[in-house]
Amino acid sequence: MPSRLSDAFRAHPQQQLKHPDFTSLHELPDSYAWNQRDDPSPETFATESVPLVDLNDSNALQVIGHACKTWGIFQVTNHGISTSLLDMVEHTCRSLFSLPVHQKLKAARSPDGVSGYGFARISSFFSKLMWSQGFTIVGPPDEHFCQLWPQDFSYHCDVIKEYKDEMKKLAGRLMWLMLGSLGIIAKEDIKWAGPKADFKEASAALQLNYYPACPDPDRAMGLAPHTDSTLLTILYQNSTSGLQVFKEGAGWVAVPPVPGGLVINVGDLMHILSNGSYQSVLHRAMVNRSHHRLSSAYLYGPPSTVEISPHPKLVGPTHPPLYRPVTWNEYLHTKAKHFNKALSSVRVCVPLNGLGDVNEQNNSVTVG
Ligand SMILES: C=C1C[C@]23C[C@H]1CC[C@H]2[C@@]12CCC[C@@](C)(C(=O)O1)[C@H]2[C@@H]3C(=O)O
Ligand SMILES: O=C(O)CCC(=O)C(=O)O
Ligand SMILES: [Fe+2]
Repeated sequence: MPSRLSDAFRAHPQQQLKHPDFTSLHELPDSYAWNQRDDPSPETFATESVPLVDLNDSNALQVIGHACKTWGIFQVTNHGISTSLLDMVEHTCRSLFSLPVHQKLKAARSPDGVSGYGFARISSFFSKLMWSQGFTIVGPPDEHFCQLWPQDFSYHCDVIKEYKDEMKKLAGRLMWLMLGSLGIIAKEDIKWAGPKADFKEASAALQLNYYPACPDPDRAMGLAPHTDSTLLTILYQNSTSGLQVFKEGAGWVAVPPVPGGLVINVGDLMHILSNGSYQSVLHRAMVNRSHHRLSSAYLYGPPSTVEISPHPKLVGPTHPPLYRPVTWNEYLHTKAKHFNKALSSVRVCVPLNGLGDVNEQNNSVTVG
């Protein structure tokens, strides 16, 4: 069993797709045309909106707990990440994705690797291509960045390193808020949080996403519906909207950018840890006719070999554990193989009523 996050995909190499130059496409090629006719626009139908939490508020813990149970997503303000750092990350993203394709391909992700430029891992589960480009960073970005920017790579490396450090601190804080709401409050409750309870050994990946302006946005898909395999994800989206989440009873709901705000997703591992109490949220990114969109997702999980299982405090005679223990690496393997069936494949018993996995309802097509 591999021991580092960067080894997670050795056994499941990604199929190689041709990298388009989006700037030269003035019509949507058929390979990018998704069938969304059954899919009403969220602006027209949604009556609910994703909860917004001020982290300085005294009731933040309760609001977060409720949001995780009912939505699996919330936005936060007063999170302590400075606007200037977010601007710098946005600038690095913009600078990266505006490089010519041949330059970006110098930092291409290898088929069995995790870091670098390329299509989202989930691309192979869909018969149509996504209108986006991605850059995944696991570990130090230096090796790839010096290929991209031979001159000023150290500036961009510093920005990403600082961002990852800040995100790690915020993720640790959010972990205790999310767990606290479930009654998991003592540092002994989560041994892998370490002696200082600061989740020092946690692993993470940074996913930079770029969604170019699209000539036919209603038929295109920026990033197909998926849940993140993480404990939690911290998403920064620039001022262009595009993120949507699926909520039972409400359908697809837009998550509008909040100035200076960050979006927090519950991931599959948190769903497991909470014994099904918190929902991992099904989400997707749509594209826009006139605006480019940028986002950066900090995908946060346990040290890659730590087993995550339903927390003992949430398990009892009337609440049997719903999932078997699984490491993040093992789960990433499972996800690379089974995609939206990954959660049910680690489930130990299927209750007769309730707790269906919302992420099994998306319209993915398995190819190959
Ligand atoms: C640590 C992670 C988490 C990954 C895989 C690996 C690196 C890149 C992440 C994403 C980012 C884009 C959506 C997703 C679904 C994808 O295709 O790649 C994510 C996936 C997951 O959450 O499963
Ligand atoms: O761009 C977005 O809004 C979503 C990105 C995302 O879901 C991801 O990177 O996992
Ligand atoms: Fe995601």
